[in-house]
Amino acid sequence: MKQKAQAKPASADESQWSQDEVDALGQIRLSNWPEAPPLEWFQRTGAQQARLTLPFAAPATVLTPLLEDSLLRRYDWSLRCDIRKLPNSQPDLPMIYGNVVLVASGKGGVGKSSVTAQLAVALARFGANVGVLDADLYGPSMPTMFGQPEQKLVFNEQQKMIPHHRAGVHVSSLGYLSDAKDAAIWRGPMASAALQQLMRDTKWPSLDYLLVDLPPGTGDIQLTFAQKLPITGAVIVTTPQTIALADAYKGITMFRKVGVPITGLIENMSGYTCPQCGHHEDLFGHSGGAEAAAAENVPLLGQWPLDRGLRECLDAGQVDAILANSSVLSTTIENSAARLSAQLYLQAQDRV
Ligand SMILES: Nc1ncnc2c1ncn2[C@@H]1O[C@H](COP(=O)(O)OP(=O)(O)OP(=O)(O)O)[C@@H](O)[C@H]1O
Repeated sequence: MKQKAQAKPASADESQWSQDEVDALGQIRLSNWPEAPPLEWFQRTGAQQARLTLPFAAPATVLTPLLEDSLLRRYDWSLRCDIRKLPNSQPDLPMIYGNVVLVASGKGGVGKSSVTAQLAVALARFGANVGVLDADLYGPSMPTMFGQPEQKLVFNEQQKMIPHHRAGVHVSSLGYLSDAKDAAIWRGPMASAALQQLMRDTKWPSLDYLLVDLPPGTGDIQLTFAQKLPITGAVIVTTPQTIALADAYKGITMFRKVGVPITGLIENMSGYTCPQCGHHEDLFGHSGGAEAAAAENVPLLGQWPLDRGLRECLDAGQVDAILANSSVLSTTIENSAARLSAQLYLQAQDRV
């Protein structure tokens, strides 16, 4: 991206940067952005005020390099996220879902639903409008994680389902429909049709991001979903374990075949540190996901440890409890969400 210099002498009007400030802004590097940010992302909004406007969701900590710069820290900086709707795999369909991100795993039980829920809450905490479509028809777990397992969806007059709103996230799930128990016996085309219908027949509010928790595997259901719906990117979740990695590779290959960009990979259950004695154990191996990401040239969005608190909160329906308190795990999750949104935007630049 080109830097459009908008410099004036130091005493010029309050909407302009001085040449020294332009030079300083050119040296700034934002977390999760690989190059010098375009100058138009920085605005002066008053004598002492300045703003960073990003086209993707980000936490306030993204301002840190500006607050630490010897020249630029004289401004009172604020952050605005003006989240762009990015090109997707179905340019002919209306852009009604925001940026749709498939969360997939080749193997079951690696924490795909947990990761989806935590990323969604983190993006919502950054100020984005976020939806989750729980398409995991063999084990829809969002109703439990979001704490509303018994609450059914309400239909509006147009027979559209109104998603539940919890922890800042709009959630639709087969688990909220009364016949959800039947879902486990759906196969092939019937399952694909049901999932597409769930996505289309939910009355989503205006969304910036819609995260889709896919069923595990790389079969017809996942393929049809990727081909028929407007997808912006995909996240692969795996453990570092060899058998999970083999399936993660299959997922990467599948999405590449149908032209869905892989936005990143999350290595989950990446080691356990005993909170009592501090002993660390790599229960499922060490850094297998990170190595797979490097081998496939896929961005590594994070390595999340096994954490008893995370499991307990999700089982208890307290999906936002981990992110509500500052901890190593909450920072790890926030970093992954910030990397995901920045990476989605960066990838889309290659397609415009
Ligand atoms: N990092 C973690 N630390 C501790 N527990 C975790 C972690 N990630 C997931 N879990 C737990 O592991 C179990 C499986 O997680 P989850 O349901 O998210 O996996 P999944 O890949 O979506 O499974 P499925 O194949 O059924 O779709 C859950 O009980 C969840 O709370």
